[in-house]
Parts: sequence; structure tokens; C-alpha cells
Amino acid sequence: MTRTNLSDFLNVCTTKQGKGGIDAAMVVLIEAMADTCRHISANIHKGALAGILGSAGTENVQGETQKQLDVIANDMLLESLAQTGVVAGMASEELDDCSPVRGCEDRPYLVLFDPLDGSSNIDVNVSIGTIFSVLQNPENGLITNESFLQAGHTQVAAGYVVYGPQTQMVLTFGDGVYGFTLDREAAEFVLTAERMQISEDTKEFAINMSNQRHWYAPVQKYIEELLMGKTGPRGKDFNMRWIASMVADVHRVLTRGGIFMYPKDQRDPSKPGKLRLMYEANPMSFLVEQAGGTACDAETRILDIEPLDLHQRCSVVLGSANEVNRVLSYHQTA
Ligand SMILES: O=P(O)(O)OC[C@H]1O[C@](O)(COP(=O)(O)O)[C@@H](O)[C@@H]1O
Ligand SMILES: [Mg+2]
Ligand SMILES: [Mg+2]
Repeated sequence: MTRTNLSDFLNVCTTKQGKGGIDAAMVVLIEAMADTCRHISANIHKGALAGILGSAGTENVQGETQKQLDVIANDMLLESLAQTGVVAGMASEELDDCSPVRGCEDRPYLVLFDPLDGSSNIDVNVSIGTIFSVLQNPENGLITNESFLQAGHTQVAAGYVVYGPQTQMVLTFGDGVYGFTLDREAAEFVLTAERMQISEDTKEFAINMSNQRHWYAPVQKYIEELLMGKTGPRGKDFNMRWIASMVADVHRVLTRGGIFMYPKDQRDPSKPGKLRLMYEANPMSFLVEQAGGTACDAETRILDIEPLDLHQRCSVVLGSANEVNRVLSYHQTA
């Protein structure tokens, strides 16, 4: 079997015209992202031995307590991407405002990231990840928060790295989804999954059931029907999984199908869901659509949402198309 590493794959992408084609600057960006995530993975792997577990004793802009690893991963990504020579600015879950690379406003790309997704799982040694989204720099002068407020369908690349039993990077440039597994000894990511596909149908769902009493009626109805199994209106039994790291839950959906939901609920009407549009929902939706799945906020396609704020939240329903469309239809007829 011939071995294709990430660099080989990226080189092939530079020869493609149009869909899925990338330029030399994108190669540099993705190589830097992969290399930094490899180092983040090495830190995670050491855990308590590296003294990186536990709280950092600070809060981010969303009022969430930051873990040490949230801060470490964020700093590593900020530093390495600024040094690429191709990134004009970055925005992160862990920063109130964007971080422009001073004096480099004419560089071609902007990157948004969730440096450490699934923070509540760090200290209990359960899969976590890094999510990223790459946008074209509008190149109209200074880099401000507004420069990043582009709808998800304009993304030129998106991906995540899952730090699980294996460390894997999953990537799209708009022409299919590719998965790479980290070979620690060789210090490189190797292509292990080509054109990942999400089945149209599934018997597996992911939702945090502890929020059930807060859900709106269409979500109540949908989940109730799944729980009724073979003897209910769906006529089949469904299984449930909830890892509480979006990266790990979406990785499962990309690998063996399923539906993932974090719907808005009645707790705080000012918060339309828990997950963040720009660095969680958008990149994951790009990947899911590229793998033949569907991603919506229960009313509209996530990639068509016009963002108003860097840290805006949204409902997320994504995965196997027939299930996501059913959830959409229950909202339309409500
Ligand atoms: O603890 P809950 O409410 O089930 O939420 C889990 C969700 O929150 C998140 O952890 C949010 O991500 P962060 O850890 O980056 O804040 C998602 O990854 C996950 O799907
Ligand atoms: Mg997250
Ligand atoms: Mg995070």
C-alpha cells in the first residue's frame, strides 16, 4: 500500500483547478496547523506529567472558566499561524476580539478556531479536539472583527483534529472530506480516509438528554419517537451516544453516520443554542455537507447564516440527511 502523507496530499491539491484546488499559501497554512496540533497532541498525551491539566483560573469572553489546556492550545495556534507569512488575522473562542497580525493586513487568509473543544473532558481523559475555519482576507485595510463576519459558505477550508485513542486530522477544501492519522514516530499525518461519506439513514443519535425538559416541542416530538423504538412510529430501535466534545461526536457521525443535535431551548431566549457559529458550527457544517450530510439550525442551512458577531451562538442539527430533514420538517409544521 502506498503511503500518502499530508504534504503529498496538499501538493496534489495545488495541481487541481477550481473545486478543491488550493494555492501555495494554503499549503503553508495547513502544514502549520497540522504541526501545531501535533504538538498540542503531544502535550495532551503527557497530561499530568506535563502539568497541563486543571483550571487556568481565568474566564473567556463567554464567561466560561478556562482550562490550562484551552490557554496553551490557543497561544500555540496564535503564535505559529502568525509566523506562517500567509495569515493576516485570527479569531478564537478564547479571545474577546480578533487578533490581527500587525503590519500584515495584505496576507491572504483569516483563521478562526476553537483551540480546545470539549474542555470538560480534558481532566477525565476523554477525546477532545481543535476545530478551524479558513476564510479569504477581504483585504480592505485593517483587520477587525467585521473582517471575519462572512457566511459559512464562503469558507475556503475547514477541519478539525481529534485527540482520541488516535490523533486524526479531518479536512476539506470544498471537494470531499479527507482523514489523516498521526504517525507519532514519523511525526507526520498520513492519509487514512478518502472521501468520507455520511450515510443518509442512521439508527444513532447524539443529544444531551439532561436538557430534555427545556427543549421546544418539535425536538421533544422527534426524540420521543426515537426513544419509542421498534414499537413506535419509526419502527426501529435507535442507539444514543453523547461524548460532550463536539469534535468527537461529529467525528463519529462522519465515520459511521448518525445525527448530532444541540438545539436552542427555553432556558435563555437570548442564547440561540450553546455552540458557536463561527468556529464550531460553520467548519463542522462545511465538513458534513462535503461528506453528503446535512447541517441546519432546525430552520435554515447553517452555512447560509449571515453572522453578526464573532461569538454568536446557534442551534445545530447535523449528520445523516434523512434524519436532519425530518427534524427540519417537524419545525416547519410546528
Ligand atoms: O456539556 P454539554 O452541555 O453537554 O455541552 C457539550 C458541548 O459543549 C462543547 O464542549 C463546547 O465546546 P468547548 O469545550 O470548546 O467550550 C461542545 O464540544 C460539546 O458538544
Ligand atoms: Mg468547542
Ligand atoms: Mg473550546
